[in-house]
Amino acid sequence: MKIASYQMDLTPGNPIENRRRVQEWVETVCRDGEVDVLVLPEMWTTAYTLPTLREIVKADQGTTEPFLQNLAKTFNVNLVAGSIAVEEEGSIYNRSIIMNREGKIVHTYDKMHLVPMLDEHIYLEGGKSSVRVFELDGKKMGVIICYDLRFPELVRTLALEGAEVVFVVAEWPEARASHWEVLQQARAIEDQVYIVSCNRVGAYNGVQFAGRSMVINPWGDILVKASSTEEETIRVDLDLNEVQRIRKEVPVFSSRVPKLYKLD
Ligand SMILES: O=C(O)CCC(=O)C(=O)O
Repeated sequence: MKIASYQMDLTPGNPIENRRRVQEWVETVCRDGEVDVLVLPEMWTTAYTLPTLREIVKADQGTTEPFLQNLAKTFNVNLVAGSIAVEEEGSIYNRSIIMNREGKIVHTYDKMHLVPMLDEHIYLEGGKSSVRVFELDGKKMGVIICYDLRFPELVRTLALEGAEVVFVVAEWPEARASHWEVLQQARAIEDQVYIVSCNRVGAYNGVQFAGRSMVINPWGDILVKASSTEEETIRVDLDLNEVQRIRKEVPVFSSRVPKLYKLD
């Protein structure tokens, strides 16, 4: 499965400009070689312009989905289209959109964990549904958004549902870059899945973002890591047979004793 992930900088509060840049990137990446899945970062149309997000979303609502549909169909490519802010019944959600080659939305996920460090609860509503797997080209996968990475239950849920690849779309800050790296490796090792992440670079509102988008194999090895500051495209060809091979070698899933786990 050939994947390209776009570690991009964002123009805050300017969906038109960010879409233009994504369009340009998709044209380049698809021209430069075969690709099955394209990945974008968190909140890539607006960036984290939280205080003015409602107005921006109001003016822009409904434009990104047809834009993505056109890309998916024109380039015959699946999209893990990062996440975008959407308004529903007066609330703003941070929503990940997954689209197949036919331009059909096969999955959406609203970020369930709001970030206290960013006062997200003032501006956003947390998603109400659990994570679920989706299929692209017949392969099971999952997606989580940024802060979700800190909650091991999500990737475990996805792995138990059969996900072999989990995408992490993010705007993770440089200040906690060490957590970003270690937690991704931990999720890959404990759930024996590929982790493919897409973080932004650049700075906004005094926050420097960490970049370091990665691909980690189900053994926990970092196969590719982008730089901490530059826009970059990560390209990999994943061998999904590795997932079952590693699960046989270290059979974590058959060793589980869930009835002894004291979870809520
Ligand atoms: O968990 C963190 O340290 C960063 C989370 C974050 O910035 C986000 O979810 O947007």
